[in-house]
Amino acid sequence: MNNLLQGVNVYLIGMMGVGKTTVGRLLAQELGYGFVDTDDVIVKAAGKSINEIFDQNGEGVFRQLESDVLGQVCAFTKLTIATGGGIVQRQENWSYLHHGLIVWLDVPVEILLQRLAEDTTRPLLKDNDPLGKLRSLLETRTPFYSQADLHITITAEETPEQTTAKIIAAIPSVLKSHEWKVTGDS
Ligand SMILES: Nc1ncnc2c1ncn2[C@@H]1O[C@H](COP(=O)(O)OP(=O)(O)OP(=O)(O)O)[C@@H](O)[C@H]1O
Ligand SMILES: O=C(O)C1=C[C@@H](O)[C@@H](O)[C@H](O)C1
Ligand SMILES: [Mg+2]
Repeated sequence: MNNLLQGVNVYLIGMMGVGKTTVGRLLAQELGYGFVDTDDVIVKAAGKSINEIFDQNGEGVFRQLESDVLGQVCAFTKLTIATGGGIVQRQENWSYLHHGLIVWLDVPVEILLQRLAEDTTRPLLKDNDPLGKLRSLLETRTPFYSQADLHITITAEETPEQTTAKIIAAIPSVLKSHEWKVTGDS
């Protein structure tokens, strides 16, 4: 698989809680790739949590940091990159994402809510109606997520390991048709 990808980066996109960070780590191991999480890089660079950035600086500042980080990581190869859920909403980010293979992880919002029920680290979920908020974010973002090269739907019972295996099995189907033409043969 690593040979097939020839170092092309893999970007995981999708809603908060779909498992981009969890699956991204596993996928990187399987591919023999490095792993980068744009949220983690932002937190380390800013020296504060995502909640603190949203509260003290505003979402706009977070989104600019996100674009800056993405612009920097896309200069590297052999990376699996877990992105933030809202990265797809800025047009300029797509010019970076399209350097690599883009995988949309898609989980029903009811499952996302269960997974994140006890989690207070997602500022956009601090809402009186978190399920409604997830639905509305998904509606806004679906046209963007749909631009991914691969759409991986994940069921409630599926483990991160199974999702990782599904992605690896699906990658060859997109490589030959993609502009990197990494396979070289017919
Ligand atoms: N397949 C799975 N089954 C059950 N729980 C999962 C699965 N994948 C991830 N989780 C759990 O769901 C939560 C969110 O996962 P994770 O942080 O990987 O999502 P994310 O897509 O990176 O979210 P964000 O966009 O907010 O960074 C974590 O507690 C994780 O352990
Ligand atoms: O869906 C979103 O907009 C977000 C998802 C997380 O990954 C973080 O990037 C942040 O909490 C915002
Ligand atoms: Mg994450």
